Amino acid sequence: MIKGLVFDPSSFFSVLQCEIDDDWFEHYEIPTALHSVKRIPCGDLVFFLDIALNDETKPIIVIDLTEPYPIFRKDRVDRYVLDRLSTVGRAILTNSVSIPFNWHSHGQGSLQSVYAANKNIGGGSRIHFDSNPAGNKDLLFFSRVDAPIEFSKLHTADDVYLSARSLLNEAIKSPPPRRINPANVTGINLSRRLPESFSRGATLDQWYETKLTEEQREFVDKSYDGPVRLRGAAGTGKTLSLAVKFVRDALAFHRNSTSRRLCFLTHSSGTVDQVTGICLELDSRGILTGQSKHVITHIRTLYDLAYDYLKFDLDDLTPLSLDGRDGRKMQAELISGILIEMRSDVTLARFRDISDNLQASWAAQKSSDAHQRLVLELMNEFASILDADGIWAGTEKGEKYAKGQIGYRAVWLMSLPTERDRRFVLEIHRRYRSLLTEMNTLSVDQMVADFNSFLDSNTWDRLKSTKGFDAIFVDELHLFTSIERQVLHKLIRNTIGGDGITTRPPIFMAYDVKQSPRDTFTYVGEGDGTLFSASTQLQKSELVKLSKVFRYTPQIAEFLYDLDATFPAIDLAGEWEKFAITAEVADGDIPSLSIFKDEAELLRRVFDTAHDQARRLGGKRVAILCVNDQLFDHYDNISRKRYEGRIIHVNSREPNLDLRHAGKKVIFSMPEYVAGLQFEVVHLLHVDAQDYPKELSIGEQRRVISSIYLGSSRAERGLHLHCCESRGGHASLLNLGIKRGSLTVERLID
Ligand SMILES: Nc1ncnc2c1ncn2[C@@H]1O[C@H](COP(=O)(O)OP(=O)(O)OP(=O)(O)O)[C@@H](O)[C@H]1O
Repeated sequence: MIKGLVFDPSSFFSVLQCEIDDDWFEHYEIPTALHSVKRIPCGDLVFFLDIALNDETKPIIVIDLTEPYPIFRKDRVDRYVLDRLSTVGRAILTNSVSIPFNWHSHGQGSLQSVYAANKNIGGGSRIHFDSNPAGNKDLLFFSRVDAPIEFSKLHTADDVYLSARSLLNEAIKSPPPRRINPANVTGINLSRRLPESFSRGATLDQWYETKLTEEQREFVDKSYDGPVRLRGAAGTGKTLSLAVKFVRDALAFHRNSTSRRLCFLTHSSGTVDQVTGICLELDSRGILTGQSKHVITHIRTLYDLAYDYLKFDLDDLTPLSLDGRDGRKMQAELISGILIEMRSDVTLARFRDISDNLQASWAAQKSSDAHQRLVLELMNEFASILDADGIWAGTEKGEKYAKGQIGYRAVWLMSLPTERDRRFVLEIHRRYRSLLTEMNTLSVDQMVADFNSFLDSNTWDRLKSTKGFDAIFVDELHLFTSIERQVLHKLIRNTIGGDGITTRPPIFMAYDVKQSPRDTFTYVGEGDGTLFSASTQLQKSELVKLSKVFRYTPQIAEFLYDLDATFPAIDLAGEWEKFAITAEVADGDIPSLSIFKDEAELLRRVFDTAHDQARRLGGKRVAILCVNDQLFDHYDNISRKRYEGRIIHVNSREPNLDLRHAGKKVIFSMPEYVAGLQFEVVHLLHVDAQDYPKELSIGEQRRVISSIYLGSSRAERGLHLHCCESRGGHASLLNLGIKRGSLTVERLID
């Protein structure tokens, strides 16, 4: 019986980076193709060591498998536990990530425990680890228990740990075993975690020397003397270029023994996963896993960083992600409730003179479209303007906002022409904030606002030299709110050059403003709606534009071109550009539009078809994305029952490890939650006429088209749009594509 697994950090990360199935937990074999790792059974233990390892003072990671509480139990939770071990390992050994707050970490001295998996999978079970076993800088995982347990009652795995330490030297000296037949190895697949199309098996040098386009290379070669923007339509290789630059620069600093701290920030944990996968594959020296003395790299979300530095006391507070579908549903309920409550008290009289349009929407029935649209507009105004800029009733900024003195307000934002209108919005916002306070809830936007103040504090001034970064890489900048963009330059630690002059921050950022389903890229204030206010220190940064697309077929590009023409023209100081790209991918089918009789028919046919496709194409390759909030919730509920176990539901940008274990399942989500990801086939649901009435404002139009553009551009080869006759047939914004033949129509009414 195997009592424990022992790794050195490099082999730990190499093995855990592979796609691992349930079978692996039978024998813990590794495939021969994992050249750098040797597997040595020694006593009751199995060692996984880097073949180059020759120093027994290096840290080790030990996983205890002894009864009664082994870490792995050969059940369906094992794979999820393994993912958590990987994150804990990175947090403890490389400090490049932090343990997510929803894992509810508890600690006492060097002992800590976290949930073993998310609630659905792991119930309340927890795993424990010791980051200083027997006083050494090693990491010992032990005791997976079904419910929280007092640390004093824990069965610690000292004997397994001590025997791992004493056998280490013998294992290091053992020659790698004879090659085993690869067919005997089950349960482990190299590099499958990454969608194949991402890596295409190329090394860093191959990417740089032969594959990158001239434009991409120009970006990768940029020096660190100021901010640089990388702009390009969906699928032009922005993420990839950032990743290549990140790893290439890290390697160069390492080779020159230059001490550097580099940070890659993304908007969602899903993309952190993806970017980590790409970077690990490009990183031949293990710099990302803490093997360099000189270069430290972090790949994180901004929230993760904020949480790490601020160390909120989460026992008293529930962090609420207003970006997750649940959070947004709750927010919509709260705002809707406030609007109704305000009609029944003195507020009605106070705001009787607001603009007619606003008055009419406020007076509309709760179930009406007008009411729902007002709620959505208010949510957008809160997220993009009020919370994002710290504008609150009763403050100086709030007064300026009310009086319209904040200066420029982009036309695509909610129309609030009079002071009464703006005071009305401030009042709803005030009530909304006090409801959140009563509920002891902290929104993600509030957390970032606190983080922004923290970065202005004296504490940060002192911490900056050790905790700050030398350069920041930002992906999906268009999803960052204005306050998040202001935070970026404050994270840079060294802002004074050798000659005593303030230097410009080396921040490398990629974006495509058309992919923002909310107006987060907006800010009110000076200028004409550029992406950067003066306080970001990112104005007038250098620009590299990408013009070739590598994700999707020329046919999908053609459809996106027609869709792009329907965007209302908005002025964004040159950032809003016509979609003009060439596709570098082989031909495929023309995207299709299917029109069903009603929702029931659509749901049944699309889910069945997608399910068949996923079975044929395999893991993570097929996604159903719904552009309508309400119908998404509705289908989400139905499909959880009807297609139980066959669908991965992604309804927030929070970590979703399920995505890694997609197997042959279909992904069901909304476009904004899969921003940055890609699938072979995408089904886009409900591009219905009913949701795109003529009276939509410019802002509303822009947001819905962005959502369709974002969803459609996730597809690599197959794109299928769906709508239903009972909701008015297809939206008119598809007419251009239909007329020009970039979208073929199939009528499926029985
Ligand atoms: N020069 C290139 N040669 C071949 N493939 C490439 C090249 N550049 C990018 N790709 C591939 O194109 C796909 C899309 O790249 P990536 O996700 O980086 O685009 P993006 O611009 O970040 O897209 P989005 O804005 O939609 O997130 C990936 O599969 C990537 O591997």
